[in-house]
Amino acid sequence: MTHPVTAAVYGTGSWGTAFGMVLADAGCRVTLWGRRKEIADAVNNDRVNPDYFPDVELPATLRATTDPAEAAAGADFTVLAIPSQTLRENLAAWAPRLAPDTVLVSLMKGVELGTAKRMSEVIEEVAGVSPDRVAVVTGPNLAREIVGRMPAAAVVACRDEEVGRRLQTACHTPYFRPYTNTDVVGCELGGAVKNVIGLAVGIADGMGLGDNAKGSLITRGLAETTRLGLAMGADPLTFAGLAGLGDLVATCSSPLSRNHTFGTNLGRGMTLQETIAVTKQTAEGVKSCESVLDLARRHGVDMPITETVVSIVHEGKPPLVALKELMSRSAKPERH
Ligand SMILES: NC(=O)c1ccc[n+]([C@@H]2O[C@H](COP(=O)([O-])OP(=O)(O)OC[C@H]3O[C@@H](n4cnc5c(N)ncnc54)[C@H](O)[C@@H]3O)[C@@H](O)[C@H]2O)c1
Ligand SMILES: O=P(O)(O)OC[C@H](O)CO
Repeated sequence: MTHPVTAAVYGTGSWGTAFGMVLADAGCRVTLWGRRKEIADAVNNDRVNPDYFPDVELPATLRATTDPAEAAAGADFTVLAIPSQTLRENLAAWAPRLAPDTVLVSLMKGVELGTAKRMSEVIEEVAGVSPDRVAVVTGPNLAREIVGRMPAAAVVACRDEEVGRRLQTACHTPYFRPYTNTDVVGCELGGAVKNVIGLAVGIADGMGLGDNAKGSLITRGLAETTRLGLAMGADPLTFAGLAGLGDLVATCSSPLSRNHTFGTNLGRGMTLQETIAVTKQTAEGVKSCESVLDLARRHGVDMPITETVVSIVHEGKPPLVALKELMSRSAKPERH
């Protein structure tokens, strides 16, 4: 690959901006695409994203545009950082202009409603590319900490090891340490399901259930994630890594997590509508809890915590009633 490496990042929200900064700090030439001209202008003229990180000076090698074709031109990596449920429609519009041979990179942690497809599957289908040209970046990566250049590790998952290594190099900085992994299914499931477990832990925190409840939900949440992963052909060890346990711990312990905060507000007694109204950014688990449950049912896998989250978030079940039901299920061995 000739240098400098060029990247197009679609999405000027929290993670698109933060990961664009990582790529720029790693030496890439980066163009962000966003819908709003005032944000693109502020990035280009003032080196700031006023809506998401008004206090962060962005690198000069990070530019922005509202023209998807301009962003796409010559990109070695085409990075997608928009809400999961909007991917199919957006990518269909962008696909004809993507640079030939570009590697498509998903930063998204969700599962598509209706189809129960992972984001890399949607990308392969809509862009018509081989799985070898699709990668995923995931792990414990709260955007607010990353733009502060606070240290974090991540996983770059790609079926093609060489492509994974190229992306790993393209986003490796003194504060961002990516590891490669070829288990794309496991890495994507880890990212999507941790948002659902993050909601559950947030609800428990909001109800004041204590740290034993948190430890129990994290551990049993990881158990149900792993069960689903095994049924889908993932490597169970992936869930003990950054994409599984690492992200779960960061999300379930941080007030910076939108999913955790969303759950906390519900647990404190806010209604769903009130909680949505105070949530300014994407909390993927709110929609993906339904598609994860759909995926589990398609694979015949029991996911009681996910089921409980769906019942509270989408069926209006009071958290205390849901808690009693979760705790009084029939007793069983820890591993089965
Ligand atoms: N923020 C984080 O810390 C973080 C870290 C890792 C992964 N992620 C994942 O990255 C993805 C994006 O999340 P985010 O945090 O950047 O969300 P965000 O809400 O901060 O930003 C989303 C961006 O997408 C744009 N957008 C919204 N609807 C759109 C549509 N219909 N069409 C085109 N653009 C649209 C918004 O304007 C915004 O620029 C999610 O899947 C999330 O789980 C986020
Ligand atoms: O703010 P959340 O809950 O979307 O979590 C952000 C990242 O996924 C943490 O790794």
